[in-house]
Amino acid sequence: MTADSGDAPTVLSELREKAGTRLDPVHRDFFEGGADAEIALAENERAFRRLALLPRILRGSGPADTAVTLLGDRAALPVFVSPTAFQRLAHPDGELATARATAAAGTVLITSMASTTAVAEVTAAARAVRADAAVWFQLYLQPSPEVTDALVRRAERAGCGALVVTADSPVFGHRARDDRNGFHDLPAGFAAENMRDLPGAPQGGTLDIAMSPGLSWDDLRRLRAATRLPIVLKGVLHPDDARRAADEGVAALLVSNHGGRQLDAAPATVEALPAVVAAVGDRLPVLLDGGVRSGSDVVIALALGATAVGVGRPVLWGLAAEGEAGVARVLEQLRAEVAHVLTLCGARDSGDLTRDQVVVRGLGVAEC
Ligand SMILES: Cc1cc2nc3c(=O)[nH]c(=O)nc-3n(C[C@H](O)[C@H](O)[C@H](O)COP(=O)(O)O)c2cc1C
Ligand SMILES: CCCCCCC(=O)C(=O)O
Repeated sequence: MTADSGDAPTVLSELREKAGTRLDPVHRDFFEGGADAEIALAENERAFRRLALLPRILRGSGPADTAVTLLGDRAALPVFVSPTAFQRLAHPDGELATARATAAAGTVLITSMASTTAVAEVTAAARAVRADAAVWFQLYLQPSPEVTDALVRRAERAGCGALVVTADSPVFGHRARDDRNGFHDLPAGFAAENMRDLPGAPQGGTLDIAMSPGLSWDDLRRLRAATRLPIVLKGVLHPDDARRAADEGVAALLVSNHGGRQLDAAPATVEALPAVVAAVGDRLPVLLDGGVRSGSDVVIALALGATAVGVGRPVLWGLAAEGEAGVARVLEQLRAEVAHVLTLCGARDSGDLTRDQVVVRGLGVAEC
């Protein structure tokens, strides 16, 4: 036994291991991998481990309440599902399994534009479980406004409650594992289903997802004018961009480095969070994803001012290991851990947490 390792197995790490035995190694690399030297990927997790929670005592807080409200949607836990592409490569039920498990857990699903199941099927699967299940649509703004508009109409018709615009991908990140494996396209029998029958797509086929360094705030403004759906901006790390986004009328921000898959020199998201919260936390909800692997990670982010946090890979581990039941296990484990950690911190809910409760390990109790 190594009392000081901090690497004792957890439900999530066991699901990760099981997923590793079930996945095609090429697809496992796609799901697990990051950009370049995978520094940002590793740092997202490590940065949480460098932080500690200072509990408060004797507050009579009673049982924890993990529920939060996200853009008017009630989430039973302050953890949502971040968008991840190509889920049918993880499990035959793919996005449908994730949608059912997320709806059953009572939280928000952000479904990827690059999903292997059409968004209307994803929302239908979620709503079959819970009539008011919240599904938001992740969107890469396309260089062609007609294509973007068609995707937006598709998400609106499917009943999505928000558009999550990913802004950290002016170009696709360099993924060394995928390069080594020659993995650059979906295998035969799978398609990015939301890209079917769009303007310019081949008859009955799909359009490639484009990433464009030409996109600007003008494109975001154009999108806002073209939809009534609230817009969440994903991939915000700089406080000035956070202020600009708030000025542009964005409904929420998602502090994210794309799970370390885009700019490898990007900071760990929990390290970027405090400056973004300081810049705009009094104006709009600030969300975070990247490296969240435990209830303690969630509570640290909440104490630093996040309204809720997203998980990407943990959901893929659950999905690949055990399908819908595995995703359900991941979300239930995180809910239970958040409740437990809140209670241990003397907090009934996230509103009871304060920033001074997060300290840097090894520096005494100086605030981070
Ligand atoms: C396999 C994989 C696919 C992803 N696909 C998308 C995507 O289609 N759109 C997007 O905005 N982000 C995508 N992301 C990034 C996630 O939304 C999220 O930011 C990231 O996974 C969070 O980090 P975590 O995996 O450490 O929880 C993807 C991440 C992974 C691992
Ligand atoms: C050009 C293909 C787009 C797939 C996007 C998936 C994604 O965001 C990822 O990180 O992978």
